[in-house]
Amino acid sequence: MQGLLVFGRTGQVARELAALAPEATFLGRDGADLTDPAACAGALREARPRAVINAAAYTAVDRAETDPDTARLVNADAPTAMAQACAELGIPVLHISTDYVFDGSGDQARAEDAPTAPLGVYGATKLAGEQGVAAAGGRWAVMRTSWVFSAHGANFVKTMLRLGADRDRLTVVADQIGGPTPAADIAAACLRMIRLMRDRPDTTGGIYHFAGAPDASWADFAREIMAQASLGAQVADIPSSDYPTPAARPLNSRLDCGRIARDFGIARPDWRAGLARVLDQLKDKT
Ligand SMILES: NC(=O)C1=CN([C@@H]2O[C@H](COP(=O)(O)OP(=O)(O)OC[C@H]3O[C@@H](n4cnc5c(N)ncnc54)[C@H](OP(=O)(O)O)[C@@H]3O)[C@@H](O)[C@H]2O)C=CC1
Ligand SMILES: Cc1cn([C@H]2C[C@H](O)[C@@H](COP(=O)(O)OP(=O)(O)O[C@H]3O[C@@H](C)C(=O)[C@@H](O)[C@H]3O)O2)c(=O)[nH]c1=O
Ligand SMILES: [Mg+2]
Repeated sequence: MQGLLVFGRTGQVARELAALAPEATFLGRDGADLTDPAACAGALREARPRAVINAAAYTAVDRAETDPDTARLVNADAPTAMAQACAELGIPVLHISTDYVFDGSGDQARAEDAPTAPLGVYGATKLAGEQGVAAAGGRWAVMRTSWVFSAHGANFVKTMLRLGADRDRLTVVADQIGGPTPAADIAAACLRMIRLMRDRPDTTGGIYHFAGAPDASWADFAREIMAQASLGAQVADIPSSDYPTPAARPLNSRLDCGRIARDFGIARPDWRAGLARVLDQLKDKT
């Protein structure tokens, strides 16, 4: 896509964006450090883009608890500065956010306007980023997604493949339910949205939920990984209380993805098919 500027280059979603839209400009840490929001806005103005996607974030959920200042700069202040620069230039911005803006109560899928109540620093700073982007006064969309995986970077699939190769038995939380989402499908959905926003100024914006289907527990996800990768490790269900972490995770991460289907014709992808493609890619790598 011509005139597209992406913040992020090495992340899971950024790499899939690069695969689908190699002609776009990608800014890594060297081109725009998100701990310096003014520098991000400056780099954006200099690039003279026609549209912007922010795919960079501080995603280390537990580390954020003891590094909240950095997490806030990267997840809240930098996206806010980007959106303000986009508003000045009159160009649309698409920002990516997370299911961790919710507290995970109940057992129903949440719509975009459901009350937010993050449980930790990562979620709180991502929520502040959404609010800054929305308040910047330009044309914007926020895609909230969940449980991202790909052949690149650090993610649950790669962790499980590593552990599954070493052990006969894995214990994985079974009371957190959400939608695992292939990064490639996020990238495709983002490109579809930002292209429409660029070409049709009357395109609706706002917050959109996008997650893979069907909803599953992390333990279910792990079992599917073991099955598809032909690893023999047994996956035993445990409650979250048996897997203590510095940051609490939401138990109910189900996202109602109806709005993105209605406005953009984007359906929830089946994550099991996405997993098969990721395992193929990982095989080719070795
Ligand atoms: N991963 C997940 O499970 C989920 C992610 N999301 C959201 O999706 C989006 C994309 O996530 P994903 O692709 O998984 O992220 P990754 O963790 O794979 O990548 C994060 C990217 O952000 C970059 N980054 C971090 N800090 C800085 C900084 N100070 N300056 C410049 N770049 C920086 C990283 O660069 P470097 O490699 O140099 O560190 C990396 O390219 C994010 O907004 C995230 O919050 C939402 C739900 C789930
Ligand atoms: C490695 C391991 C993890 N777990 C649990 C911990 C956690 O609840 C769950 C997933 O582990 P992770 O470390 O991938 O979780 P986490 O890094 O919190 O994943 C989150 O990242 C951020 C960026 C998001 O935005 C979220 O949507 C979500 O994907 O599995 C086990 O139960 N057993 C294990 O052996
Ligand atoms: Mg993680």
